[in-house]
Amino acid sequence: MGGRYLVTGGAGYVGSHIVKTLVERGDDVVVLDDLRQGHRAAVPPSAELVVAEIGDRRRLGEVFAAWRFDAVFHFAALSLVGESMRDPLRYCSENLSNSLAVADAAVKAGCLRFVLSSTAALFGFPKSIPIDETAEIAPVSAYGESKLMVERALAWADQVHGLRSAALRYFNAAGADPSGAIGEDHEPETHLIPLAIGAALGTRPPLTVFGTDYPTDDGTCIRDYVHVMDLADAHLRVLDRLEQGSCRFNIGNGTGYSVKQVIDSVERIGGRPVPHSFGPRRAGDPAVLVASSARLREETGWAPRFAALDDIVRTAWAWHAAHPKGFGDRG
Ligand SMILES: NC(=O)c1ccc[n+]([C@@H]2O[C@H](COP(=O)([O-])OP(=O)(O)OC[C@H]3O[C@@H](n4cnc5c(N)ncnc54)[C@H](O)[C@@H]3O)[C@@H](O)[C@H]2O)c1
Ligand SMILES: O=c1ccn([C@@H]2O[C@H](COP(=O)(O)OP(=O)(O)O[C@H]3O[C@H](CO)[C@H](O)[C@H](O)[C@H]3O)[C@@H](O)[C@H]2O)c(=O)[nH]1
Repeated sequence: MGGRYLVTGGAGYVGSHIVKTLVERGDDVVVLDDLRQGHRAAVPPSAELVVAEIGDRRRLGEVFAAWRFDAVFHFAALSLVGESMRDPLRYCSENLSNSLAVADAAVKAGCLRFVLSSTAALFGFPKSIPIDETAEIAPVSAYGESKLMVERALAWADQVHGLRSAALRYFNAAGADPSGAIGEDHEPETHLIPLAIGAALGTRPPLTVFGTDYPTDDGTCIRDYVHVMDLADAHLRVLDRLEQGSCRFNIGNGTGYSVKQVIDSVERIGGRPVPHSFGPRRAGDPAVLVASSARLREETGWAPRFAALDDIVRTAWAWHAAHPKGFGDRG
């Protein structure tokens, strides 16, 4: 028999890929999303979509009372680094209080397994690469700080209430469901791969490369791009791992690619140029972020199916080329 799961933010980019994976293996899924960024069409018809704000404790209580969940996957959050530096108090307060509202409702309903979307932004400007779970936690954005506060609060919920949680620090989520059914559709879009593809397709303006004077081989920033379906697989494996207690994992491919290498990949896969220019650095961008996911591999047997950048970009290109207006639900 399948499980029954609550997915907050399940109409959004990463969440919708986990929802699809869950329903395809026969689980019952309830998505809680207010659609501020998410899309109704990203939620499969066999999942139940509750359109509500996750900070609404009364509504949360009703949802937990109506279904007995085996676990919660918590994706819904404010997640733009730049915006968090213009409005840090909102990021800290909303991300913390909303997450605690979900965790509190879970504890009250006796649902004691909780998977949190955390972030590489916890590590700020890392002292060494690759970044494993023992690396110093030192966020340099209010967004990163807000996720750290949630991780810390969840540790107390474990100690006092027995709420077992997994904090999954994703590096750069990228790519799309290979079936072509769902993909990334943010507005505003801030992520490199969809912006580069949009520039090549002519659906977005030319790309600006943020900084060419980083201490890297070609002067542009290096990131660790991890496919959303590999993230989905990690979430399922971590559910089983929670039987042994709370845990935290860094999730990436372990290989870094520069902004210029991403542009090259998009040009190779798309077969057309990515119009771009070179601009100044973006504030708060570390030169290099690459994960060590050795712990995740050892403890859960996880291994990425889409380890090569071209394979990740190919699925993203297919989605954007087939859906130039994304889900097509914006006014
Ligand atoms: N995309 C990445 O590269 C990345 C990297 C690290 C961590 N993360 C984390 O993963 C999670 C998902 O990221 P994403 O890129 O899929 O974001 P997204 O914006 O596509 O998805 C978030 C979803 O949550 C919903 N939502 C937000 N606030 C809500 C609220 N208060 N009430 C109800 N629904 C709400 C949005 O409508 C959206 O559908 C976030 O927590 C983010 O911080 C993402
Ligand atoms: O128009 C653009 C957009 C991005 N970049 C560069 O491309 C790289 C990747 O940028 P993204 O915005 O795609 O991703 P980030 O690495 O900034 O952000 C990711 O990692 C963060 C943690 O560091 C957060 O978790 C965030 O949610 C997640 O998307 C960076 O070097 C950035 O400077 C450009 O050159 N031009």
